[in-house]
Amino acid sequence: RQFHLGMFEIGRPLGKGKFGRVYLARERSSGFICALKVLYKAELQHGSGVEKQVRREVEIQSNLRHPNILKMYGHFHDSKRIFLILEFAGRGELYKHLRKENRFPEWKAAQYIAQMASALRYLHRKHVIHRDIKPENILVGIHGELKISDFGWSVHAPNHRRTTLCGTLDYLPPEMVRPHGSGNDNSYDEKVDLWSLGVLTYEFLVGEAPFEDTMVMTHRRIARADMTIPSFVSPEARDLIKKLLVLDPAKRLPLDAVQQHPWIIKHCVKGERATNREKTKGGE
Ligand SMILES: COc1cccc(-c2nc(Nc3cc(C)[nH]n3)cc3ccccc23)c1
Repeated sequence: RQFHLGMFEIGRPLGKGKFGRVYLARERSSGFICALKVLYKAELQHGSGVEKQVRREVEIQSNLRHPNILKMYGHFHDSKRIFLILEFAGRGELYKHLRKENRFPEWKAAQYIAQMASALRYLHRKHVIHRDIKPENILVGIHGELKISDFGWSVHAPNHRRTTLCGTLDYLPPEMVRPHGSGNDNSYDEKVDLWSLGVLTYEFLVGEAPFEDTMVMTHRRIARADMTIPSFVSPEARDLIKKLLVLDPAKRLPLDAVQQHPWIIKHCVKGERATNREKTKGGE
């Protein structure tokens, strides 16, 4: 389907991402509400990693369909700008909610992690690694559901990274922070997202990332999986974090086991106790 700017009424700016601005928009003929992400070509240095990242973001995200992955309906460009037509998530950025609440109660964190595990299972079945799972890249839908956004760093597995990383190291697994050729071919696969899921679980429950420190120390602590889990974290949640933050990618808890983990079941199997309650109440 061909899109162009005239098809849209541009609403209020929602905010600025790393490379562009995001506006609320309405498609004129249908009245459909979406979010329009505008990237200036001038800002995407030619031949740099960024241009390739945008191309990959469009190619990957356009073909994904999952309730916890932000949909990309299409894209178009004019002489100066690239426009991405994205699903509108009504409650905005997850990290703002996390900062405001400081940390999430265990039932909310468990439901969020269950949704992320479901989205990652979908991505991994399509051999897509996200590589950048962190609160800043997750939006919240109008019904409180999570939506993974920003596929700028996602790639097809397995992968050998060439573009240098910038921004926070907090979420990167050991196999991605280890220097080149240190006894490994620094290639990696989907299991990097399992590590990031562990970091996300920790950050939801504690309010800060497990290896947060100076750049040098973060590097070292990640490489040693050196973290402490505060005593207020429940034993079940602690168990899941420790089974995801494992140095050896092959030993990380796979996503189907994450979804069956006691901590997830305890908080997510909808209304199991409620239905029991119904039954006992009815049965009294
Ligand atoms: C830096 O702040 C930014 C940046 C980009 C978007 C928002 C934002 N986004 C959305 N929803 C979105 C965004 C996209 C691509 N789809 N749905 C909703 C919001 C609500 C309140 C404040 C802010 C919001 C903020």
